[in-house]
Amino acid sequence: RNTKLPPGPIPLPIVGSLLKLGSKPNESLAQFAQLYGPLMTLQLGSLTTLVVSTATMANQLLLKHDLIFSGRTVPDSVRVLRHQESSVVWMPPNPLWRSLRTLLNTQIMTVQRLDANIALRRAKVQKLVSHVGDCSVTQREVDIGRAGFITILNLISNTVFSVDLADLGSPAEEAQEFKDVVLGILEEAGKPNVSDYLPFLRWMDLQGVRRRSIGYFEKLHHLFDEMIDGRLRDRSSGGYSRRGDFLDVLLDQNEEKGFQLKRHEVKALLADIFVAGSDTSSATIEWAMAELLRNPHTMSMVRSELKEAIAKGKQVEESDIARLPYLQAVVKEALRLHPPVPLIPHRAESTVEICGFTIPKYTQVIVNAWAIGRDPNVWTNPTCFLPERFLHSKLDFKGQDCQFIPFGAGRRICPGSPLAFRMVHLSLASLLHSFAWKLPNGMLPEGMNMDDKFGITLQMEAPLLAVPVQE
Ligand code: HEM
Repeated sequence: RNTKLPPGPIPLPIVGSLLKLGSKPNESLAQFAQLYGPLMTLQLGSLTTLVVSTATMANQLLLKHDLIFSGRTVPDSVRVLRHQESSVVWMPPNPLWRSLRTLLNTQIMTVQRLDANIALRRAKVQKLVSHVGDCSVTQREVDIGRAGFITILNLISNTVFSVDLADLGSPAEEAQEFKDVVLGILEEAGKPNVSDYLPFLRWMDLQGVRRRSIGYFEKLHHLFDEMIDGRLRDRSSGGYSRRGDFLDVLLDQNEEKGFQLKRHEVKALLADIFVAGSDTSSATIEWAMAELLRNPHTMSMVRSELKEAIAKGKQVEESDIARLPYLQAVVKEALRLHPPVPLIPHRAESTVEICGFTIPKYTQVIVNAWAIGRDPNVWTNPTCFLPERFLHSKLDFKGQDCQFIPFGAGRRICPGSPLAFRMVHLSLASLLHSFAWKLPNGMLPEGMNMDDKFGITLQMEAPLLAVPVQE
């Protein structure tokens, strides 16, 4: 052990402290931090790992030493079909990564671009409302996570390709398959994988993670090839009317502006958008609904705000969100307590001195956003769901203050937050404005299972079922 590293548990031979992580590493790491401090070292197999557990330390790493800690340790599950070489999520901070980030920030996630397909997203949320309306007629339970995930996939696929790729009602086979492929990639990436901690065993792919992951990525690439080829054919035929979606922007960049993205780079970017954007956004909707069902007073507050701001029977619009401060506070509070990415992965790109410790180049870094959101030194009643705490606070999603970092902070901060903001608020507001909600089978709020299940995203352990009531 390098004595200049921050303190941490004494590692066992070979596996280090891997076995101590248990099934909820966010929680066990938070407990270790009580013993070893806000900056600690864990040996996970052969990976030396620095764990950051407070806002002050996160400020040091993600803001003050942003450039140094802007790398990622790449899991084996995404070392497939050269994905890691051109994925904006997993690439080191190299020139291609910088160009892709600039493209995302200046051409894709802009107000103007997102406004261009408001109507398509509106139609998808209307589909969700009518599906829930059908359930309300027969008092059928809605699986909020599933309905949210499918809706978000369609919101993203319409923003990117102007088509639906999933189906809420009776499943068209292709639509079903797309959903399963995205879920499959997330599941493989979320599994603890021996290949990541003991790289000398990587070639054996003992758990079959890489093999399955290749299958999922191949399907995704096949679908993206079809989309790109179809669009190129349309664009070269006379009378093409621009859709103005992300795919048009990406192809324009290459054709007109000389931004030479190769096809595998375009496909990696599309995969990133679907994989990074779907489960994160739908988990936020599900957790927010769960917290509202568990806190009936908060539910009535948010519904009253909606009733006052939007006439009965009128659909919620993206432009209404600015007039719904309580709804926005509900979403922030759900993200504080249940950050969809509980452990944010980074990597030191060079050796650096921090707080008297020496952190060697290529140390894996984990920022425990879950622990930071529940730090009792920063938040009063940290485990209570109290949206009011955000009502008169300047804290937002921009990562300027590491006290609240559901989207990360620094140069690797989530570039998709403008789209996530619209999708999450619009879907949640529509579910709440159109229906009252009750728990199934006379269940009481206190009886709800609010446990989480750790993975690359933090999901509810038991799917949230709720019965919509038309008012
Ligand atoms: C509620 C929804 C979302 C949450 C909570 C979320 C959270 C995050 C977090 C924590 C990171 C890592 C930041 C860091 O390393 O400091 C990230 C990165 C990323 N997110 Fe999101 N995200 C969401 C939605 C989206 C959406 C909708 C998209 C795309 C359409 C997206 C695309 C990305 C990409 C491409 C990265 C990698 C950026 C990089 O490494 O440079 N995310 N997100």
